[in-house]
Amino acid sequence: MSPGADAPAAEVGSGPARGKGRTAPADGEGGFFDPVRGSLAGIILLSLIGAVASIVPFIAIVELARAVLPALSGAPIDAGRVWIVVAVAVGALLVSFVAAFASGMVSHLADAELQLSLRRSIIRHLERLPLGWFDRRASGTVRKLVENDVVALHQLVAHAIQDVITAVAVPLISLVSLFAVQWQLALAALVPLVVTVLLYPLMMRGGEEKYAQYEQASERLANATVEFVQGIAVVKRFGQVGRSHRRYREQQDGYVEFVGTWTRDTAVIFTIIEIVTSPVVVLLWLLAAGLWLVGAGAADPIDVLPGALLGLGLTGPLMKLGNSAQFLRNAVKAQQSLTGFLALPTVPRPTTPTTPASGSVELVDVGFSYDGEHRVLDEIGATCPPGTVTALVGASGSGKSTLAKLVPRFYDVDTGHVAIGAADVREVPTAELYRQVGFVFQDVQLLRASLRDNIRLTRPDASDEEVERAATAAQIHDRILRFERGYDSVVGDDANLSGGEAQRVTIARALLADAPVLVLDEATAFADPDSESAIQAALSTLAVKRTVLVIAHRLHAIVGADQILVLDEGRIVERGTHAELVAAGGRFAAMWADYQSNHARTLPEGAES
Ligand SMILES: Nc1ncnc2c1ncn2[C@@H]1O[C@H](COP(=O)(O)OP(=O)(O)OP(=O)(O)O)[C@@H](O)[C@H]1O
Repeated sequence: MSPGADAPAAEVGSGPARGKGRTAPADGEGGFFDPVRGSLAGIILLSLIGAVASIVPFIAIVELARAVLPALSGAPIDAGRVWIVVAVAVGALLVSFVAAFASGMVSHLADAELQLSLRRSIIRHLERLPLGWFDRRASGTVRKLVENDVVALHQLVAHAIQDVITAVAVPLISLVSLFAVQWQLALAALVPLVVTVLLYPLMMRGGEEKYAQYEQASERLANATVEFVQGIAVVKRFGQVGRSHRRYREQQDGYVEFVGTWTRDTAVIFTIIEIVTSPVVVLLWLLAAGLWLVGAGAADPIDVLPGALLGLGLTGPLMKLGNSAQFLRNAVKAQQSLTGFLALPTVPRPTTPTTPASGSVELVDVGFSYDGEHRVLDEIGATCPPGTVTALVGASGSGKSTLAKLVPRFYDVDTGHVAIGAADVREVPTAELYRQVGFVFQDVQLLRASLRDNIRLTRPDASDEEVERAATAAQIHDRILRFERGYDSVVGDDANLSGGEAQRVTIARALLADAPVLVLDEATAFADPDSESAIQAALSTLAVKRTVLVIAHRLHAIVGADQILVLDEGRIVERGTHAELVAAGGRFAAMWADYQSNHARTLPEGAES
């Protein structure tokens, strides 16, 4: 089950990084199972030893019966033979216990090691993925990989391998032994086995498809539940609880109906299999067959009871195979999605690492698309000299965020290049790039760590004074001191921040990083009015003496920008200072007129020019 390079990368999303980066080995360094290969061999060997040893006592019973029962008709007992048989049986029992214990130990240790190495591979790969990958799907996908997929492989190693070996080896050894003891009885023992083997495919008919449908139905129900719970506050406010609950109930009903139909369809066959493989039925069947054989003079009565006991080993473990099949199926799927994830292209390393010479930003004939087909940016050319402010404006979807994200290399351009201080960003080592470019986007991400560590994230060596200075400049210091534990308050535990406050923490973080280039989204989407003015003040502090590329939503905030780039459908359609663009009477002038009439009352003095 070595992972193949052709596994479906799409399962975890090849997305923006497609074809542009370095492809990691499908499974890290070597196969997933490399670190535990020796342990896996050990598990297989110990499970086989355990399976053989667990049958030996049954064979010993046959031998014992053959040695002791003739005594009933007066024959002498071969005491030596009896003792040997008993010793072998006890020894085998001990071996089977030790083998089960040892294989359990080895499999749990191997399982822990496998989980650790898989999680390490996932984390190592995450570190090397382009930032853009995290823009969308990331949290759900990573959670699924780390939780479900790793757990599926854990089940394979911790349980399924031993179960499959037991389920295959025990019936085989039992059958061979039974043939040696009494071949006609062995044939009779095959009957429940054959019935099961014939009926099982009938029960599993369309199983793959049904299972996929079942998974979809459970996923839809899980999503509907999450949606219902998460959206309850919103739907309540709009008086739509009934409708939302109805949608949730529909998914629930659909799930129950599907599971009901599937269960009904398979119930009869499942019950037959359960009956024909149940120990009591098998034992009765073999005893009846044995007595009939004795009656027909084909079997020795001494062999019937022990033979019937041996026959029990044929069907009992089979049921385990059904559970293990599910583990195997899950493991194969998990292995495919892990392989797909680990095959996602990582950020290519610079061929000739370069350090930017200054804080200028240059966009040269930049073209970019997310899907390789639809151009989101085309022929973008602009120069932002060090220490200047460049504002990006344009309608929603015109490509402002995408353009801004090319500078800190969330994505790599398709054509042209982005340079900082004359160095192509693709040639700037990642750590150096993040020293050069700070960014504050709308999707504020704070760690579940102390506020101090959250701010210090960009410069772990910063002193407490430096952290507090940055927080003061970001207008968040006073708020932090109001928390009982101040800077040691943990985000999400004892520090619950509003959206605007969280944004100011990220501004403090960017201030501390002190990068010469700053990319920021000035939107204050979730800021309350007080927070909004604080954020504006913090951003103004942040922008001083830096090259700033700002996505502007409120046009009065960029009246003083050194240049404004007006984007439309991924192209720069106008450029100039505010005064130049207003005077030109083009698209920006119209946007400005619109903006003024909508915000006439809130505009600061002097912004109406
Ligand atoms: N991660 C992504 N994957 C695929 N398409 C994307 C992604 N991000 C943005 N897009 C698409 O690219 C286009 C440009 O989006 P972008 O977010 O850059 O525009 P914008 O001008 O910043 O919009 P807004 O002002 O609404 O934030 C849009 O059509 C958008 O749907």
